[in-house]
Amino acid sequence: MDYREKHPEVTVLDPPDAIQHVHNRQSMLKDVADMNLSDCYGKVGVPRQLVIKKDPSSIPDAVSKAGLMLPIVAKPLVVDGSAKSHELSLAYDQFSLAKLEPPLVLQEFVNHGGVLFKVYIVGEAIKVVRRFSLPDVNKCELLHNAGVFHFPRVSCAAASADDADLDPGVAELPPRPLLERLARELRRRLGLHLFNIDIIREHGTRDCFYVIDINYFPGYGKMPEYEHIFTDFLLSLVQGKCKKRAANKC
Ligand SMILES: Nc1ncnc2c1ncn2[C@@H]1O[C@H](COP(=O)(O)OP(=O)(O)OP(=O)(O)O)[C@@H](O)[C@H]1O
Ligand SMILES: [Mg+2]
Repeated sequence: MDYREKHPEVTVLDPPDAIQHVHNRQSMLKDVADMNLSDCYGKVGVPRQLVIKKDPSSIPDAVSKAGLMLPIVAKPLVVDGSAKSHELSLAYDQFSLAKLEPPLVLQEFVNHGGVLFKVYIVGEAIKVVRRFSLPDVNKCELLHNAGVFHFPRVSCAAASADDADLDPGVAELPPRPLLERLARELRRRLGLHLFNIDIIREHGTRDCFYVIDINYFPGYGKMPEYEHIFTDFLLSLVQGKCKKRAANKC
């Protein structure tokens, strides 16, 4: 804030406090939940979730009180760029939940056919790619498995699924108008221009989507045509600034 006031000539693309907001997995999805996006193209929500700040022994009770269904994904509450903050756990039974290490966000695992959509946003531009993701957990597996399984950063190992031979119902990209509306609303609510959204389609549905993650300034190298998109974005900022200056002189 101080810097901005002292240097009005500098363009601040995305303010630090808005970036901080998406470093916490509780606040990052709040805007998606508040938005309650539902139209003729589909519905976008967030998985049911619970925040546990401390005391792992309280988790089994807290989960059953909140009515969260197993299996449950546990994610570190704060994303700080470290490998540890991207380590996930999948808990198959209620009692193993007491082995987790808070502070955490616990989320219902949503079956999505093992495919996830990464939506890259650069200002008004949107690009979507398919990535392989965690496979579905069926009822039989849930009955016969117990314990907590730990995963290192899943997205680093995940391959592109853009050219894979997939079930069309799983592979079909989310409808463009729905993504445009989601991106526009999120840009406004988060006050950010450069981020991506991880979105999954509930398996067996056509139009029921969940946002599971929002990342600030993701690895844009994996975004198709990012060179042109970035250049256009930066040019549009300069042009916007010139227009403003010209208007102020009048
Ligand atoms: N609620 C959920 N239901 C089903 N799968 C999930 C859920 N949450 C996470 N996953 C799976 O775990 C992966 C990693 O989750 P998430 O993106 O929240 O973690 P992350 O550490 O922030 O990842 P990234 O490396 O993308 O920053 C997802 O790509 C997806 O495969
Ligand atoms: Mg992710």
